[in-house]
Amino acid sequence: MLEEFMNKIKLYIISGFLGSGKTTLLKQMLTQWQGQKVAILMNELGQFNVDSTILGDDTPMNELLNGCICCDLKSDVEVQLHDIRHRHQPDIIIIEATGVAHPVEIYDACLAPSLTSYIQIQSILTLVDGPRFLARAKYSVTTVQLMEEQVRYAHSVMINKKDLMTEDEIDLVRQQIQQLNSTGDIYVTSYSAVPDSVFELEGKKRESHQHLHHGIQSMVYTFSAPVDSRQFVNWLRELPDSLLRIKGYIKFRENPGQVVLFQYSYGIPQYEAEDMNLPLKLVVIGEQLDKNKILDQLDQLQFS
Ligand SMILES: Nc1nc2c(ncn2[C@@H]2O[C@H](COP(=O)(O)OP(=O)(O)OP(=O)(O)O)[C@@H](O)[C@H]2O)c(=O)[nH]1
Repeated sequence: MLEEFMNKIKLYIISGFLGSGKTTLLKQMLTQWQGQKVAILMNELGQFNVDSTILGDDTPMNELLNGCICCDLKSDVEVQLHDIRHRHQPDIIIIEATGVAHPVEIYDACLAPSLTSYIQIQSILTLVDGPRFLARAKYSVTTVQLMEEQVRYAHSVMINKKDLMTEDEIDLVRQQIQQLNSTGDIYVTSYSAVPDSVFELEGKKRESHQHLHHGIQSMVYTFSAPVDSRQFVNWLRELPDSLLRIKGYIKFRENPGQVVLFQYSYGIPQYEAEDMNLPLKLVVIGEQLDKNKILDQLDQLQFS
């Protein structure tokens, strides 16, 4: 059974390297969505969140301080998102990640099986500091890779700090972004000022997601009964590289009373016995997911 999204909280992830204009974009989103109930989850590497003072007290804000949600604070994201949902019942949640966060890891952190019935990830918006991106060769290989992956996995890329670039530089950075991400929407901005229509468009496009095949995507499958473990392993063996992560709860026919926490990352599966009787949901994350094919394959596992 494929879990669809209706009346869920819309989640936007703002990604982008240090100082690229993420908070500046966040402020714009809050202005744009004044009529809606918006809550923020802010992640800072340090102990103090400077941006909370910039944003004021009007919007509910949870904070994840002193670490990065894509690694050491990953499991806290689930707790914080549940907390925001219970305390504020927002229409929209915006996550501002740290500048060093990897977008796939944040996406993954927001897709805990316990959240997928309530929250729908709408979009990863990546801010690029145009001049810094052009000069990225001066950084370490790891930093360059991170900057490029933030672009690669975005649904929309804002090439920011247009005011600090010549027309030729803007063309060059646009070409480089297009090479990294040929399907995402690209905007060239000053002070993260995207046209108002972008936010409406984002929502509409995600809702008609069947027509949208770009960027990182997810699907949730719910099993109604245990599956055959050998068939499951055979299914894993055939998965394409574009499938980035799977996680969730499953039962196998050999031991049908035991719930198993299953995680699959970089092609490596992990199985762990789970004490609680949790719903048997699998979250699948990948690029250009062929959802119908995966749905058929999981149905086959389930019903064969
Ligand atoms: N010249 C120029 N400055 C900008 C632009 N956009 C943002 N800034 C400035 O760049 C600095 C960083 O902007 P932020 O919005 O705080 O960036 P951030 O990505 O949230 O930064 P961190 O949270 O530190 O990673 C601020 O001083 C902004 O005023 C722009 O388009 N042009």
